[in-house]
Amino acid sequence: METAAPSAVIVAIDGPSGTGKSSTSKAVAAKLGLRYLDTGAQYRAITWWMITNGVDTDDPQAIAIAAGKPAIVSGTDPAAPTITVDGLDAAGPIRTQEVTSKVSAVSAVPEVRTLITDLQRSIAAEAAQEADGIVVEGRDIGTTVLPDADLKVFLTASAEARAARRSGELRGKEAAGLAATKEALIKRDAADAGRKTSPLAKAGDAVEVDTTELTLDQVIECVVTLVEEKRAGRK
Ligand SMILES: Nc1ncnc2c1ncn2[C@@H]1O[C@H](COP(=O)(O)OP(=O)(O)O)[C@@H](O)[C@H]1O
Ligand SMILES: Nc1ccn([C@H]2C[C@H](O)[C@@H](COP(=O)(O)OP(=O)(O)O)O2)c(=O)n1
Repeated sequence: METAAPSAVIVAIDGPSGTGKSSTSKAVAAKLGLRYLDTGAQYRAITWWMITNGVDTDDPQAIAIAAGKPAIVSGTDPAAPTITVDGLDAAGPIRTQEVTSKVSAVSAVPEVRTLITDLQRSIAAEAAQEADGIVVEGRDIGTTVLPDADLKVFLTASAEARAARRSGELRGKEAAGLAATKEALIKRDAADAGRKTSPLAKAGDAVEVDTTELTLDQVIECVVTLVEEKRAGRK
């Protein structure tokens, strides 16, 4: 059996929506020469496929039956991450309000989680073999997907800060008011944390970082330091 590269490092970053997981993970991976995987994009991609293929997203059985059909491929270069479904570029369509409103229901279906979790583990294993490691961000990475990760970080922030960040992003596109954004975000977090299979949760051995009062650069610096400390401790 092949073993992982001796210096390979696996970093799990979890937390609710708008805490800075994607921006932080991408930047940390780029700075440290690691690969990057956005697992939320994978759940969004399968949700988009269900919608475009006429699967009722309120019917868990129909979702379970269809779950194995789409081929989801993630490109893990932090400078240019990609996501395709059956060979089609899905980066744009997975960010619509429609997908956002349905992704929690689709990602709660156990068959979907099993398939996507297997995919995530194989991407992480490949990064440990062929590269210096990977930063994987999501909701259940430290608890379920990669429980043996070298470093686990759980990002948090107040609902107000998260809503302000999100509505800043939406401005000019699908302009949603701050209150509506906050309400939708709290609802999605509750669904993600309340589902039976592999809910959004902090692993017991995760380092919690409250980003409410921190700039993005400060959060990136904090996580880079944590990774470097882990690496130094292993030498
Ligand atoms: N510490 C921070 N301070 C201010 N804005 C931030 C911070 N972290 C992230 N952001 C911004 O908030 C938005 C959501 O961040 P993102 O990384 O997509 O969060 P998540 O992946 O947790 O949903 C982005 O526009 C990002 O630039
Ligand atoms: N590891 C993961 C990652 C995301 N999900 C689900 C739950 C989330 O609401 C959706 C979308 O995740 P994504 O990280 O894209 O969400 P935001 O960037 O916070 O808007 O996917 C999950 O169930 N498990």
